[in-house]
Amino acid sequence: MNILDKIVADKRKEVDLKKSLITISQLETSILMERTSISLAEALRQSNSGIIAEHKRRSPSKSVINQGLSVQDVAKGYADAGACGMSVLTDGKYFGGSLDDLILARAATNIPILRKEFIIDEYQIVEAKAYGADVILLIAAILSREEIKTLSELAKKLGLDVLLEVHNEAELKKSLMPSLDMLGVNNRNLKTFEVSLETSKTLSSNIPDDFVKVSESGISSVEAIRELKEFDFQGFLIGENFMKTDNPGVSASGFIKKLEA
Ligand SMILES: O=P(O)(O)OC[C@@H](O)[C@@H](O)c1c[nH]c2ccccc12
Repeated sequence: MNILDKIVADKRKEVDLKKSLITISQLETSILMERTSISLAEALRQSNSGIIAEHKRRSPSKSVINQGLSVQDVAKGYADAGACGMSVLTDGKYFGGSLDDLILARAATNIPILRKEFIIDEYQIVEAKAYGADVILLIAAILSREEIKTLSELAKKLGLDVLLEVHNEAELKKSLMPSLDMLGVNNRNLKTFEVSLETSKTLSSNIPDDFVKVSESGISSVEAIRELKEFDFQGFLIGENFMKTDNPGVSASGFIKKLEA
C-alpha cells in the first residue's frame, strides 16, 4: 500500500465514525451554513500575486514543519501579507490539522479559505461549509469521475468553490466537468513525494481556459512563479516555504512584495 492508499483507508474509517456521532442534520445547524462564501476563483482572477498560503504543521513527506504557532496568528499574518486565499489542512493523523484549525482561521480572517482534506464523502463537504470553508479540494487520484461529479455538484449547491487536483494527464482527462472552478496541478506525486514544477508546465496546455489554473507544492521562489505565470497559472499554493519560518505571515509578506515589485 502506498501512503495515499493508507491515508484514504484511514479517512474512510474516520468518516464512518464521525457519521455515527454527528449527523448531517446536526452539522447543518451551524450558523456558518448561512454565511455567504467568498469565491477564491474570482479572487485569483483579480489578483496580481495569486498566492494561496497554507497552514500545515507537518506532512508525511517532511514530518515536522512547525508545530508551535497559533493558526489565528498565521491566518491574520497571511491576510495582512496580501495573500489571495488561505489553505488549512484539516487532516489530523498525517498533517496535524483539525476542523478547529479551520474554524479558528475563519474567525481570524475574511480571505477565502480552502479546506485541505482528503474528501471521499459528501459528509465532509457539509462539514467544510459548517466550519467556515469557502472552497473544497477534490483529489482526482483518489476519486472516480462519478464521485467527482457528485461531490463537486454538492459543493456548488452549498455555494462552495471547487479546486480539483491532478498530477497527470489521465487524471485531468477523466475529471473535466463544469462543476469545477479551479484546476490544480500538484507538483508533488502524493504516492512517491517526488516534486517537480515541470508537472505544472507540461499539463498547463491541456487545461481549458474556463478553469483558473493553480500550481501546487514545491514552490519556494518568486522566479518559479514568474515562470509558471508564462504557462497561464493564476494561483500558487505555498505551504512549507512559509510555514518553516518563525513567522509565516512575515515571510509571505516579503515574498508577495518581491513578486509584485
Ligand atoms: O508545502 P508545499 O510544498 O508548498 O505544498 C503545499 C500544498 O500544495 C500541499 O500541502 C498539498 C497539495 N495537495 C495536497 C493534498 C493533500 C495534502 C497536502 C497537499
